[in-house]
Amino acid sequence: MKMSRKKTAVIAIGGNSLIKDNAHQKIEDQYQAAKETCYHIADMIEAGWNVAIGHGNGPQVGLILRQSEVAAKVEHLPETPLDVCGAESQGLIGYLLQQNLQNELFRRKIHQNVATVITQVLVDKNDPAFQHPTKPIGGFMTEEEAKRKAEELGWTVVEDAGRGWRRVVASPDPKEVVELDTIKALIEAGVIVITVGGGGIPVIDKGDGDYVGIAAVIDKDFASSLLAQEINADIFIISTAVEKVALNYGKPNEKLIDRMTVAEAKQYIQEGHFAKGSMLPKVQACIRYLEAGGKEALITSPENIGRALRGETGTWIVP
Ligand SMILES: Nc1ncnc2c1ncn2[C@@H]1O[C@H](COP(=O)(O)OP(=O)(O)O)[C@@H](O)[C@H]1O
Ligand SMILES: NC(=O)OP(=O)(O)O
Repeated sequence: MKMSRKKTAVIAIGGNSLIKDNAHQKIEDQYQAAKETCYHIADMIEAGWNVAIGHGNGPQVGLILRQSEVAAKVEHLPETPLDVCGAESQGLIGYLLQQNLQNELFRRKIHQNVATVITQVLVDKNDPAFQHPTKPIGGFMTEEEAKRKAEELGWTVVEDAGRGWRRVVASPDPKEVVELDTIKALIEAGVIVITVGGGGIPVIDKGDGDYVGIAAVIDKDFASSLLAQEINADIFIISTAVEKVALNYGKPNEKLIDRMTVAEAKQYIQEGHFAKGSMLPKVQACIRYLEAGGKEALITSPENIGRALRGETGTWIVP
């Protein structure tokens, strides 16, 4: 399908950049974080980019699920299944991003429409990921609290990249963006689309052609990469908390990476430089995009996107 002549970027925003820590889970904090991110995305739009926005939902979907579980326990209210929690998180985060981006564009006198698409993403019901939960959701816990929750509530918990312990759920690989044609049509019409939120709501094909939701949380970097591949995006950007990806991250011999090829990235993965569940899927998502014909991928923090696009910073990954 022919897309509009402006260059198109798919940008994936980290769930952890929208709820920074346990102390910032309130809606006003989430609103403020969304506002800051939208300011930087508006810079890109002002610079002439067509933008499709994917976002994470780990902290948010875990919070929504826990609210439902506690409400069920205390008030005997019906529990919300995880796929529906994912849909709720798309609505919540989509609303915060959509409103803030509209406000920012209005302030800059840019007349462009913004729309959030509730997006389903097809996964394989036999994906082995269903047997091995890996996607961290919700807030951070101490090791003691996490182990208690595992014992009392049957949670699977892991230590999350040196930041504390978290509950984990299954994270199957995204196979197909169900609403792809709608998303393409909106981009073609010049609409800024917020989509594949939380990696998309995971659905499986029941076998009779019907889709049905399944309890999981898809990795938003992989889902956003799939979207970037499907719409032939000119660039795939992952916006996260760090300005650059590092070798020997957090160690005295840490070295920031300005640019790496796919071959180099694969070598660094083998050498164990990128933490599982945080930086590793981001680098892998960039590799998938580039191996499918993408031109360039960028990993940087929201406030550095503008500078990075001018070639001044960020980690660039190229074929
Ligand atoms: N090699 C690395 N280079 C840079 N950051 C790394 C590396 N390995 C792990 N990280 C961590 O990964 C984090 C990004 O992952 P995460 O917080 O899960 O992303 P998201 O923004 O999608 O929520 C960084 O903020 C950093 O703490
Ligand atoms: N769904 C997802 O990948 O969320 P995070 O970015 O919060 O991990």
